[in-house]
Amino acid sequence: MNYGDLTLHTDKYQINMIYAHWKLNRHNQVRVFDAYFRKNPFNNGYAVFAGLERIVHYINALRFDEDDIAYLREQSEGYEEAFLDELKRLKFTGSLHAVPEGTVVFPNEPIIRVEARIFEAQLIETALLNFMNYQTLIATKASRIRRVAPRDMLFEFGTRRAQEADAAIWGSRAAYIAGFDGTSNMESGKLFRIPTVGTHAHAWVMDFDTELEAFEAFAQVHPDHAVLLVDTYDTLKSGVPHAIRVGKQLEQRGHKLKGIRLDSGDLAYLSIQARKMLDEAGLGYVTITASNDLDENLIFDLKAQGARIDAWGVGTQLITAADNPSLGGVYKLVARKQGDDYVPVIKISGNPEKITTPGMKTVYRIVGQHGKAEGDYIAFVHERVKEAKKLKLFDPVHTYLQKDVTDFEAVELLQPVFEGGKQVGRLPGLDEIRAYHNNQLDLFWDPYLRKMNPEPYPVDMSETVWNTKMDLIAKYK
Ligand SMILES: Nc1ncnc2c1ncn2[C@@H]1O[C@H](COP(=O)(O)OP(=O)(O)OP(=O)(O)O)[C@@H](O)[C@H]1O
Ligand SMILES: O=P(O)(O)OC[C@H]1O[C@H](OP(=O)(O)OP(=O)(O)O)[C@H](O)[C@@H]1O
Ligand SMILES: O=C(O)c1cccnc1
Repeated sequence: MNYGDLTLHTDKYQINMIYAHWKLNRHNQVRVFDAYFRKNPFNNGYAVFAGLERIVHYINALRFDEDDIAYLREQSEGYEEAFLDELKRLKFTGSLHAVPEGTVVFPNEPIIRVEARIFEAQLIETALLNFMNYQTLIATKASRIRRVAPRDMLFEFGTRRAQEADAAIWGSRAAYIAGFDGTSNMESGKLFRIPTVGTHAHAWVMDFDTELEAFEAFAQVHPDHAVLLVDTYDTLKSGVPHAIRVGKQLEQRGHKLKGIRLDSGDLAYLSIQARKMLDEAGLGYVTITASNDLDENLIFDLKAQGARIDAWGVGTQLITAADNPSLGGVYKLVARKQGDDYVPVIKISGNPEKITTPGMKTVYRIVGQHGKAEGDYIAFVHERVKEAKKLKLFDPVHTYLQKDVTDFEAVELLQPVFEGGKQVGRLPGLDEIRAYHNNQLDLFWDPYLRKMNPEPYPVDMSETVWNTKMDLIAKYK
């Protein structure tokens, strides 16, 4: 699979920093960075992590070729030739840990951790965040849509309205991870083996003298796959009756009309009426698809109105995450390696939420006796959390909110993806990721997952991490 050459897909300040590190001979020093986000998108209670596959391909392909070097040579910064030689030799030699794609994740916990020479770790920040932020955003939006229509078919129709090709292609993959059933984008279907679906456009109907001729012609060519768009002229007076006529003709030829699609008007009323008409004509098997600027709120509302819709085509609102168009994931330096030690570092802010959590950390999901998650627990990598008999979970801001947990399983979320520059194992297939994502959702009580005003899920830290953070805050005050 060709993901394109993205080595220069970075911000200039990264190149300027690594140049300065190199000039000062600090570029081989090892640093640790955490990637995380601070706030769930869409006021949701959780996010669905996606983007790792592209990050892995990007890192594996990281090479400055002659064209890249020639371009850097043109820059007014006057990068020295010896630095450009260093870049020519660059490949990723560090380690990267990440939660698997499809993991349900929460604000302020590391979801990717990079340990590498500052030269490499700094360079990859921009692309890594770009992939993580967009794909996680779309997977989260798709997950919200899936939750309001747990048993219906969901199709991603957004390509024409997406922020260009990459967004359409990787967005449809992210939607599939979070439970969509198919996409209209053929490139995405080919690249990722996502099921592809398609009806027809208004242009098909408008290209014939009559709607009936248009339907008959389409059904002739696609006798078992035709989903007829019934709203070009008048849905109930013309579109549905013509679709029924064609459905009956198909039956006589031993075929079945697959469905109709509604794309305007009152989707609740029209779907109820259309269902009645189809059923009365003996076409109970013909499905009803709806589209028209749908999102989770409209779908929820339409279902509450009794809409008889089997499949939802969702485009613009999903692929552009229209009501929350970016995820603010960040990549922060958390430790400097000195000898075998990791020296924690901190970024102070007037806004307590923006103060970073220092040190070489990992994150555990604490699963209690009912098989439900009690909270996530951030600890230093050397802390023995899995073996602990008792853990104190306390809110890092309101520390009086605390509880002791016993009888738990601590599941480490950050998994090795690269060690010493080499990819560890294979990436899971998309269907494996979808199944894993479904199992993830089962870990959480409903109040954490609900669409409106979800209960905040606890993301806590060990006392050692908390004390280290407080000590560093005191030091810089
Ligand atoms: N029963 C309903 N309740 C709430 N919203 C609905 C309902 N039916 C449709 N909608 C939504 O209302 C919005 C406007 O739809 P409507 O068909 O009136 O306008 P339109 O898209 O401009 O139609 P047209 O293509 O005929 O110009 C769409 O987002 C649609 O999904
Ligand atoms: O509404 P969205 O959620 O973005 O879903 C995609 C939309 O794209 C198509 O409309 P368009 O008017 O582009 O083409 P058409 O003539 O085929 O309806 C389709 O009919 C949907 O309405
Ligand atoms: O197949 C469809 O009906 C479709 C595909 C893309 C956009 N709108 C509709």
